[in-house]
Amino acid sequence: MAHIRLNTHPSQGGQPAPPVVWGARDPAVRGPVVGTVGLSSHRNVIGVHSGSYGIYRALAIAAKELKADHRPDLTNTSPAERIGPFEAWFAPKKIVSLDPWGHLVSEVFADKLAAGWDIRPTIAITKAHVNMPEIMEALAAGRLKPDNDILSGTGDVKVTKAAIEPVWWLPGIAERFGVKETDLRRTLFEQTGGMYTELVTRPDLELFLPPIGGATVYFFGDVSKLGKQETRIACRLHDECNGSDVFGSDICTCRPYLAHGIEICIDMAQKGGVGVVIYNRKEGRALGEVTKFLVYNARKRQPGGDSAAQYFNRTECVAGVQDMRFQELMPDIFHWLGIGRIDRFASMSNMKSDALREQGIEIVEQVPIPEHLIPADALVEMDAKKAAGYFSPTKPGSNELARAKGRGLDE
Ligand SMILES: Nc1nc2c(ncn2[C@@H]2O[C@H](COP(=O)(O)OP(=O)(O)OP(=O)(O)O)[C@@H](O)[C@H]2O)c(=O)[nH]1
Ligand SMILES: [Zn+2]
Repeated sequence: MAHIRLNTHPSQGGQPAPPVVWGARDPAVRGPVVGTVGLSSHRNVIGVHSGSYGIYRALAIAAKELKADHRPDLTNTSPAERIGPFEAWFAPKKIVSLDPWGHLVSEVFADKLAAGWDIRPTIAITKAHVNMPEIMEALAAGRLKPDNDILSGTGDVKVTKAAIEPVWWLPGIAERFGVKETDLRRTLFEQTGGMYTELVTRPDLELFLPPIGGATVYFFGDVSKLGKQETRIACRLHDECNGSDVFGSDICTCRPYLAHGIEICIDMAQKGGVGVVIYNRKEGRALGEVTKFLVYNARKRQPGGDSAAQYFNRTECVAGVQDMRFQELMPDIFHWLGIGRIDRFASMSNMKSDALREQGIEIVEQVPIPEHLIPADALVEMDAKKAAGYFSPTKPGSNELARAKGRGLDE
């Protein structure tokens, strides 16, 4: 077997890829993010592409199903819609967790690709039709009307969608959280079991491709209107909840709120604006689904039953914190899209609205989930969230919070 290549020192191996100048206006100066390992020295990041799927790639190579030197053929893969560049791309501290040029690498780094550099897109943009029973219900109830362009009479909705992988600029990430970059690097190194040595040995490498999930953005309406001050924007900012989003579990409001968000996005697009649904892979408030299911059991088995008063407390008992979503990073996607104002925002989360306002993004109207869409077993969650500071016209009293409203485990 060949000797093991370590990336612990810049001078090991051949010519390194030049460092990325984060936020530079000219893409030729900014330079591409090179996170491939085929030419092990010719890199300028810590980690590899594809987020958590980088591990499957390694597995495929170990299992001899994928050649280690496979290069993607990028013919015809360019974005189905153009996004940017927008002014926020050139303010380095505004976008710290994704590469704003990630969808345009074949275009702006064509010369380097032709010269043999192994550069991968970190964003892909395509088009599709989607169809959801909730949109059919909105049509049947007359809340939405077909326009034979965005929404058909059979409930087909035309969308553009973008898949985004995380690219972290460590100096900016540290500053966003108010921690020292050296402390951030050391903690990332230690808490991943020493997975990325360069975090501590290569302070010259400022970019990290973390092994985490990214985001998908669904656009409704004319994407070319983004970045214009006059364009009205509707938005649902959603964090993954597989149990509800896909399987219709009734313990939370996730899918109903997502569907309501899509409804207001279609409505906005039909009125000449743009609807934007952002779906972040942050299952179980980024605590993961195992933790979430442990918490469900703890909630439903506690003496006195499943009540709002104990809702966040039970999560904290298991996970140590109530939430790890770090909404501080989420506004980056809005900067990437040139959105400075959200006219209709389908979310009651004060953590989301605070993080957006902190980044200078105005929220004109916050749209709560309509009462009739709240599933029975999710009343616990709704009361707990309202009591914790979520946006709501009414706050539940202490009697309401103490009352067990959720089902027991065997009901
Ligand atoms: N750990 C844990 N996660 C949960 C629980 N219920 C929902 N989630 C997760 O929380 C996230 C959704 O957050 P919610 O609290 O429903 O709402 P929000 O996103 O904060 O606010 P809204 O925008 O108003 O919906 C998703 O990632 C869900 O998987 C729970 O009981 N425990
Ligand atoms: Zn949920």
